[in-house]
Amino acid sequence: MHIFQQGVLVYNSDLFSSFRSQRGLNRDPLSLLAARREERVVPPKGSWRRRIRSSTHRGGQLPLGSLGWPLVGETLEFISCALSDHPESFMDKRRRMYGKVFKSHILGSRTIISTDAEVSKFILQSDAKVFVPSYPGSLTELMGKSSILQINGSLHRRIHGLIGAFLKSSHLKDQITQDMQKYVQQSMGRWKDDKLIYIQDETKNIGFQILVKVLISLDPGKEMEYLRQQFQEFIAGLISLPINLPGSRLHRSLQAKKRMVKLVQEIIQDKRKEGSPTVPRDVIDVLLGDTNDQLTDELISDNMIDLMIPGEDSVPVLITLAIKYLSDSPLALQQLTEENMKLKTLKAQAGEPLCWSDYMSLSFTQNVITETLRMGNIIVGVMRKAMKDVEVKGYLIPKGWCVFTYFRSVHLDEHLYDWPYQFNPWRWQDKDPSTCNFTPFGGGQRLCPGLDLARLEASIFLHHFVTQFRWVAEGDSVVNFPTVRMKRGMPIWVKRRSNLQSPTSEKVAGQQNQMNDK
Ligand code: HEM
Repeated sequence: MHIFQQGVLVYNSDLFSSFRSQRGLNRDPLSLLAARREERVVPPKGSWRRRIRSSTHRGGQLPLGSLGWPLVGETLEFISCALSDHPESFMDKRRRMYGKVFKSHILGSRTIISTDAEVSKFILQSDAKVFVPSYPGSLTELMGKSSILQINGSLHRRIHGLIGAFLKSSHLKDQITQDMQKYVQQSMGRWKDDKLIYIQDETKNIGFQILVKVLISLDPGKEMEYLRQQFQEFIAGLISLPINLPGSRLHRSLQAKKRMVKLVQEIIQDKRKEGSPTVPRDVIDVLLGDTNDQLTDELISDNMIDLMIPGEDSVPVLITLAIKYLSDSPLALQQLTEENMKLKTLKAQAGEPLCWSDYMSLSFTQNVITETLRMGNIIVGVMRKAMKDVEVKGYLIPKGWCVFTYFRSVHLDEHLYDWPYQFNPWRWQDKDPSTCNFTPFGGGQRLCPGLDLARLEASIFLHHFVTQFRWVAEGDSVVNFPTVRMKRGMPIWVKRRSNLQSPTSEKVAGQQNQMNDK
């Protein structure tokens, strides 16, 4: 019954749109196309979710768009835009011509690209009967079949649930905050006045130490260095030709993974001998503690390596971008510094160490992180493959096609965010970032389980950085493809603050940073 009613709705709005199109014959063809698409898909408020159904029912058309050239499709234009300062220009052009959802052929697959927050939300929230993750061939091969990034159904839900609950737990945050502070202080302790520091390298180093501590409780030392080397070799093949022959890039990466898995399996065996602790210390403990014996040593060790893929680079890039944006925005830097100085003084007066909730309670600092996530688009979007014909908001997504939910276009949409290319942390004051217009961590069943950890790590780094140093940034620019990073690694000249510096002098320092930067 519902389906029938929804069908009528779609059908009627189609009639309406063709009526409008006929009346608008004098309008230019591009705006007509876009208008037609927009009119046809406007749903009554709150009802879009129910309008999804199999295409065997009437309604639901393949989105407009072009599949480009044979074989390569539109990949060359997609990549050339991705390499430019405005990667979203590929999408912008097509949004103007076809509407927010359109078809294309990129990276070897026929793909429906969604820059519509509601359509993307639906896709993210669907289960594996409808959409499954889709990665390039080399990545699929390197991750293995039992990776959390690839598995589906009940096993995925269980592993995701276990890891997510642990990473969010206040027990882990208490414990890891101390490690984070230690690693950050050790790193900053090596910085010398008037010396060039590459923020991207520093944060990568700290980020890896934290990740390995959370996953397998390994402390800095020889084993960690070995793991770091192997991991670098491993990720070098993530985007490579899917050819596994001796000497090939993929083969070398698979060999590196084997060596890492061996090390992790030894750790697992030691832990099995010790017996499980009352409170888990790391992700291995969490998975070993699961009562279901489906979780084999092989599955656990493989997943420890696979968990490093989304965790390793993303937080360092988040911190690096925050420092880039703050270097260009003296008022935001001033307010952030004042907020953090105040906390530091309060805690020092009370003779208390800082705990994770102190860092997370800094509202302006959190707004700076949120705004960095919005502008930086560290994960530009996610890819899924349709397991059956699906219709959403009047669009048909055919079985076997890929879907690319492109967050960047939503995060930089001027209808959703005023002056979207301006770094403006104040826009988040009294605003809830958990809307479908803001999805830096994805959503639904695959919502990033590391999101709290990422925010905490960034908050701790920023706190120690702005309360201990002033800096002058050298010129650098953001590269967006194949991953987001700073071209030169964000070089800055640092100067240690004297303890006597007042918040007012921070203002001057901030403005100096800005002036020097220009
Ligand atoms: C700024 C930092 C981060 C960003 C922007 C980010 C973003 C994302 C996004 C968008 C997804 C969804 C992928 C999808 O739907 O296919 C995701 C998934 C995931 N993230 Fe993160 N992430 C960050 C940090 C981390 C960290 C620190 C960890 C680990 C400790 C982590 C572990 C994961 C895992 C395991 C998944 C896969 C979940 C699943 O498929 O069930 N992430 N992340």
